[in-house]
Amino acid sequence: MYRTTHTDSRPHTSSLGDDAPELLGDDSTVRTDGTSSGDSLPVARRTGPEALAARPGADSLPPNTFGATTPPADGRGVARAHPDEPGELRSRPDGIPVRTETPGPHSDPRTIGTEVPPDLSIECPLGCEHPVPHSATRLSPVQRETFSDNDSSGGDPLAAAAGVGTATETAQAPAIRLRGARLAYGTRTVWQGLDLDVAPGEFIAVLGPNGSGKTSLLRMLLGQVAPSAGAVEIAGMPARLGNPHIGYVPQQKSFESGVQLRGVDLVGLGVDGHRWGFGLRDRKRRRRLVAAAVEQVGAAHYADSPLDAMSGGEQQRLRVAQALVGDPRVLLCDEPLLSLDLANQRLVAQLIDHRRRIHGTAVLFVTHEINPILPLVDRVLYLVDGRFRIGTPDEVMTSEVLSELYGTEVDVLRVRDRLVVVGTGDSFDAIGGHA
Ligand SMILES: Nc1ncnc2c1ncn2[C@@H]1O[C@H](COP(=O)(O)OP(=O)(O)OP(=O)(O)O)[C@@H](O)[C@H]1O
Repeated sequence: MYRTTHTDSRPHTSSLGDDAPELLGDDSTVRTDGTSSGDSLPVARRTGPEALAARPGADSLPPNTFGATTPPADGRGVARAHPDEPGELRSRPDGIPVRTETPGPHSDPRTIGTEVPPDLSIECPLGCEHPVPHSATRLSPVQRETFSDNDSSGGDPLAAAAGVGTATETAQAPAIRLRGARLAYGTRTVWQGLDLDVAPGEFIAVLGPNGSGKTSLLRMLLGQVAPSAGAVEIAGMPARLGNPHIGYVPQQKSFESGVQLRGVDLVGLGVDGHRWGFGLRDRKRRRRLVAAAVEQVGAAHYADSPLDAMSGGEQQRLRVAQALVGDPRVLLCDEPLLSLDLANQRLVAQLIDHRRRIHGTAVLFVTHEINPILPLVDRVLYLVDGRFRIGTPDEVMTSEVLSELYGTEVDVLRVRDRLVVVGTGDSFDAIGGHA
């Protein structure tokens, strides 16, 4: 008898250990040719820029909460200087906005007097109105595609204008890079031989049953767990504790009663990061950033309350604000939608999606429920009992692949825009969502 599987039960199969055959080798890691596996999932998926631009279902999401607008057809946006930046944006005779020569604290000296790219009407999620993305080296695939009309240097005019190298160089520098990574606790290997490159702006869903090592992967990237073998780099450096370029949304745990922390204090920790002692100017900036981040997650009306007086969903929105407020290059999310109602799930997913689109922040999103984020996902990393598979949802979320990973028969069905995973035993996890 078939049944929908969204229980938390663990697979019956045991860990394969060091000598386990790799179900998947290097060739399973990154397919960028845009082909679909041609199996039961009818929607063809593409990777890379096309995937972000033409993602099925993405249009069905409501307008984002930041009021991002589409650049005008002539490719020119409305230039607005950042309030902190004394340098002004002016039009050249040909109508192209340029910066004047006075740099501000936000400005990149390489962009002064240079052409400003055409997405200027897109607002920063943190409330500032950067005339360029926070870092020219962090263009998402969407941004690279947006700017490609003005291409004068290898497909990435912004990078060229900023003097930071060609699009090929910047686009190919991965936000996360694992080579032959192995996770073991004591003598027990959880997974091994993991190769993964995550591009700036890419959205990767990490799926798998309980105990398959999803959270541990995030902990490895955070520097909390050392790889037992292989190399792990994130945001351009080996994984280590205290990397300021990482935003982290931890697994939901309610704050204990008696925690004397307000919502704004929690978000403020994301700004403070690794610095101590603030001047007046920093304090003002901190206040502004915190207020903007709180506003963006729709928490302004309750963020001054103590955390222990908030619902789980209210707390979770503030955790997302805390993760984003530090302007991360990589966002690691551990089941961030847990305990949120549908409206809040959508809000949080949009916040994260907007972040990666506008700022090129790479996203690794651990979840048991792919459906709420299915339209946003570029690739899936699916871990099961020491085995794994990486590819687009169409490549991985198939009856064949999941049956192979789980070592038993699994059916993957598409019901409207949702995936439903149906199995024949108890050894499955919540992966397909509720039909
Ligand atoms: N510090 C530790 N010491 C020893 N074993 C650990 C440690 N942390 C995790 N494990 C084990 O490693 C395995 C992977 O744990 P992990 O939390 O990464 O799995 P997960 O896929 O995130 O699970 P879940 O879906 O339940 O959150 C589990 O069997 C867990 O018991």
